[in-house]
Amino acid sequence: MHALVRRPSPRLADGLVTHIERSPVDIDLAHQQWEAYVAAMGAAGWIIHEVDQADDCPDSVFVEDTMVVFADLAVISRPGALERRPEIGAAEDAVRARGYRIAHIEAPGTLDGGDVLKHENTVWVGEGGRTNADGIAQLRALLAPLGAEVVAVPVSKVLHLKSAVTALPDGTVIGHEPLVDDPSMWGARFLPVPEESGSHVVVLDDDTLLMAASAPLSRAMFEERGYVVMAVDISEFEKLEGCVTCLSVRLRAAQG
Ligand SMILES: NC(=O)NCCC[C@H](N)C(=O)O
Repeated sequence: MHALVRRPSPRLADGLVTHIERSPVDIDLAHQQWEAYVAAMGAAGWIIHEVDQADDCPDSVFVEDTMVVFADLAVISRPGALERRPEIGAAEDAVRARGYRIAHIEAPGTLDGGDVLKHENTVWVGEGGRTNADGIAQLRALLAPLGAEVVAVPVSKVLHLKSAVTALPDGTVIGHEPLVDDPSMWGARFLPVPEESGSHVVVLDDDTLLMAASAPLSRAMFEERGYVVMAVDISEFEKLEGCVTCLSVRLRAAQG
């Protein structure tokens, strides 16, 4: 189990905010929180690889947005925000070095990795502020030969699809209903959670979840279902609309 992460830029505080009010970021605290996040993944058995730091890219710590990994293929994204396009080069180098085949989303397509939720062979992709229909069509064509079914999902209330919903290891899709455009598209597998950040889990293994400390009620729900939950404080990244998923790319086949 290998994962990519990217150390925060010194300009982190200048990161983009779209759906929330800007509030001041404590850069020292952000570094501490990032170290704790990486340590938590390491403690769960993940081998961590750092993408080269990008000092001039405030949002580069949100490395999930730079690619979509499925089976042996890494699809390098074309970020919907122009400011984030310079992030992808070093991320591509890092995933290529791990032995992945590489493909790219090309203009006029846009796609952010944070809009892509995978569970087994289903790949839901949020169409909204960052990812467009052309980007989704390109991803569908790239992943179809690998057996993936790409399903487009509307996203209008939050930044990315995975700001609204993620999936538990058993395929239950979790989301905070006021922020999910259409919970009915997941039918009975949709489970409402009481907190916005309770919608965001990183699946560390079949039994273990990593989530934000800011969602204790949702955490209790997952523990009730038998999951072991590791919680980390990511307050400084939440101020920039980041969540636990966006701070890493897990390199393994078709999960999460
Ligand atoms: N996958 C994610 O949830 N990424 C968070 C990106 C936050 C960053 N401030 C942005 O607006 O692009």
